[in-house]
Amino acid sequence: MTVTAHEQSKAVPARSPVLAPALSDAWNFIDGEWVGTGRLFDNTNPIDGSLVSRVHEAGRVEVDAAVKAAQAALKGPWGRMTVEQRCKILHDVADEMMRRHADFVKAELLDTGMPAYFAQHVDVPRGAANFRIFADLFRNVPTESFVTDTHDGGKAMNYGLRSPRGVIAVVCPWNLPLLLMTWKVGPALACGNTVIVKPSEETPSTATLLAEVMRDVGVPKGVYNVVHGFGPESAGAFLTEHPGVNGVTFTGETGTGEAIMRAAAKGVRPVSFELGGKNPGIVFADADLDKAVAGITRSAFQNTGQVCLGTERIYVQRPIFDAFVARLKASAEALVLGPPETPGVTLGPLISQEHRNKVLSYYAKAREEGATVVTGGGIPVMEGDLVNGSWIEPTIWTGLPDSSALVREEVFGPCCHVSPFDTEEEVVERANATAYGLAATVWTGDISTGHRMAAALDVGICWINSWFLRDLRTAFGGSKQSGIGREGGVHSLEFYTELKNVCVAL
Ligand SMILES: NC(=O)c1ccc[n+]([C@@H]2O[C@H](COP(=O)([O-])OP(=O)(O)OC[C@H]3O[C@@H](n4cnc5c(N)ncnc54)[C@H](O)[C@@H]3O)[C@@H](O)[C@H]2O)c1
Ligand SMILES: O=C/C=C/C=C(\O)C(=O)O
Repeated sequence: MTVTAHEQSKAVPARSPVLAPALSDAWNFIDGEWVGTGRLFDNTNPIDGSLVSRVHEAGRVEVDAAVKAAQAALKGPWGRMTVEQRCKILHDVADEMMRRHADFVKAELLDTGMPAYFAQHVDVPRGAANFRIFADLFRNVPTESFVTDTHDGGKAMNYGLRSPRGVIAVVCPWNLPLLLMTWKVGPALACGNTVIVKPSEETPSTATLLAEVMRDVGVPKGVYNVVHGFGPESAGAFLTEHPGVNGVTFTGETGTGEAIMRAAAKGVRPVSFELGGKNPGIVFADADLDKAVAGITRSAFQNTGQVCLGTERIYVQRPIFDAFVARLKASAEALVLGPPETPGVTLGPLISQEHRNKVLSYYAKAREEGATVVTGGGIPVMEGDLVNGSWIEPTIWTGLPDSSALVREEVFGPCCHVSPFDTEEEVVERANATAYGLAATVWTGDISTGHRMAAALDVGICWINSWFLRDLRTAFGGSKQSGIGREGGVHSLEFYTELKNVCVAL
C-alpha cells in the first residue's frame, strides 16, 4: 500500500522517526515527501538483536515515482542553479550534517554496532567531507581545448563541455553506510545530477536521516531520493533495471556487481563499481615492526574486518615471521569487544547473524584445512542481552597453502592468514595470484622497495607504510574483479558527467 503525498501530510511527522525509540519506522523519501508502503521489514541492532526500526520496502511503483521525481528535478530549480549556488547548498548539507553529528552517529551505531569513536571520527565527518570536497573541486575544474589546423589553411577551436549524466542510482553496502553513500552522492550532486539512493537493507537509517538534512537546507525536491528494500525482486533490482536511470554507481560484492551489470546492459547504461577484494598486507624484514604490527592490526580488524580495503592475506618476510605473528597475536588479543559507547571498546559485532554464519563457515573451513589457529576462531562469551548479538572473535591463522579458500576468497570478517615469504619476486607473484585487485599495504624500511612493490602489484590502491590513509582528491577503485572505473577527485567527473566536444571552425 502506497501512502500518497496528500495522505502523508496528515499521516507522517515532519521529521522521519529514525531516531525515535524502537518500533519507529524508516520511510522512503521521494520527491521531497516521506512515502510509506505498509510492506515493513525489521532493521535490527547487531549488538543484541533488538529492533531499531521497521522499514518500508519500496516496490516498482515507488521506484518509478522516485525516477520520475529525479527526472523532473533535473529540469526544475536544481537544473537551473548556477554552479556557485549548487556548491553553496552542498556546503550547507555538510554543515548541517556536522551540526547533527550526534544524530548521525547514533543512527550509524544503531544500524552497525561499530565503536562510537569510529563513527564519530571517520564515518560521519567523512560523510560531510564528501560534500565539501567535491563541491570545491568541481567549481574549479577546467575542460580541455585544442586548436586544430584545417585543410584549407584555416583553424578550428575544440573545447569540452561537461553536463550532468542525469538520474544516478546509488546502490550501497552496509559496512560504512554513511561514508560510502556520500562518497557517491557528493560528487553526483556536485556535478548537477539527481540521485536515488538504495541503502543496504541492513543499514537504512543514515540515508533516511540525510533526507531530513537535504530538505532542511533547501535542496529542491526530487534531487535526493531514498528507496528502501533488498536486492533481487526488490528495490535494488527495480531501480537498477529502470530505463529512466542514466547510470548506476554501486559498492558491494562482486557477484552483485555482475547482476547489476546485466541489468544496466539493457539500455546500455554506464556503471561505476567498487567491489570485493582479498587484499594483501606485505611486511618486509626491514620494516619498523611496531608500526607494521599496528598497521596490520588496523587493516585486518578495524570495523570487525568489514572494510573492503582490509587485509585478509598477510605475507611476512621469513626472518621476522615468528616475531611478527607473536606481536600480531598480542595486538589482536588486546582488542576489546563491546557495545559502541562503552569506554575502551575497539571492536563491534558483525553486521548480522547471517553474515556471522558466513564468517563462521570460513572459521570452520580453516580448521578442516588444517590451519594453525594462532588466536580466536569462534564466538566470544558475551553477557546479558549481548548474547543475542552477532559477536565474533578476531582470528589469526597460519599454515595454509595459497590454494586454500581462506587465502583466495573474501571473508569480510575480523580475520587474516599470515604466511612467510623469502623474496620480493615471490611475494609479488603470490600477492597478484587473485581474481581481485582492490588494495595492498606494504611495510618496509626501504622506500625503493616500496616504490617497486607499488608498481608491481595489480591493485587500484597501494599504501606504503600506511593503510586507509585517504586524500579525497586521489583516484579510488579496484582493478580486475574489484571494480570498474575510478572515483575520487577529478576522476569522479568521468562517471558523473557527459563530456561533449564542441568544434568551431574559425
Ligand atoms: N571496493 C569498495 O570500495 C568496497 C567498499 C565497501 C564494500 N565493498 C564490498 O561490499 C561487500 C559487502 O557489502 P554488502 O554485503 O552490502 O554487498 P551486497 O553486494 O550484498 O549488497 C550491496 C547492495 O546491493 C543491493 N543488491 C543486492 N543484490 C542486488 C541486485 N541483484 N540488484 C540490485 N541491488 C542489489 C543490496 O540490497 C545492497 O544495497 C563486500 O564484498 C565488500 O568488499 C567494496
Ligand atoms: O569499505 C570500504 C571502504 C571504502 C572507502 C572509501 O570508499 C573511501 O574512503 O572513499
